[in-house]
Amino acid sequence: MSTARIAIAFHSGHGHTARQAAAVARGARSAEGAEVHQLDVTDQGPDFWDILDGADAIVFGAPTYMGSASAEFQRFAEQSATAWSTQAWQDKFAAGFTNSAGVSGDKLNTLQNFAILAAQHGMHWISVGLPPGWLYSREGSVEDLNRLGGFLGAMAQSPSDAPADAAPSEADLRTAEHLGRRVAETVLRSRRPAVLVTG
Ligand SMILES: Cc1cc2nc3c(=O)[nH]c(=O)nc-3n(C[C@H](O)[C@H](O)[C@H](O)COP(=O)(O)O)c2cc1C
Repeated sequence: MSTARIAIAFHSGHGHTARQAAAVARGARSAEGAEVHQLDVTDQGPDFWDILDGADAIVFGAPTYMGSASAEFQRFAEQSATAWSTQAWQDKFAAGFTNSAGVSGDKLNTLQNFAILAAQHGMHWISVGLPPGWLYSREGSVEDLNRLGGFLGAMAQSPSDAPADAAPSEADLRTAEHLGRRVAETVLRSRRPAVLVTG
């Protein structure tokens, strides 16, 4: 059976985005054949870069701070210039997630940071693949998958005064799980031999 090696490279200042990262990992693990590594970019063990270089997909995650990916994540992005110099991540899959206090909070900019980082490395970006929920329709509910309506990556919202064990919401965590599973399934599908149909 083929294996999908998924690395989740994330930062979380106060634990909220770490919960989103754990949800991405749960979703990825739910795909048969997935091997998942959660890597805190501020706690780089000896095999940190080897795991990233050996992954089939890297999912980037960070809180949105001042309208952009957190400085700690950005530091990791700059460190990845070493991998860039040998094109070590070329043709891997990539995806991203972010969490912030505002419903918008300029989260889209953070996801764009991630997509550009992936493009600089020559990676293939995987979108959320879900329709927008909640206020997109009068029938919507705050419990909807993709309630924040992101297409580029998984979005989550945590009230600025809520502890990390109370936020992000279950709906946002399920959205993150969906993204993790979609990434693993995309890697596994890419391994299947093409079927040649002849007339
Ligand atoms: C320095 C700083 C800047 C922030 N900037 C934003 C922002 O631009 N937009 C927003 O919606 N929330 C912003 N927030 C709120 C955080 O995104 C929010 O508290 C998030 O849940 C933090 O995630 P973490 O616990 O993983 O660090 C900011 C928080 C901090 C500490």
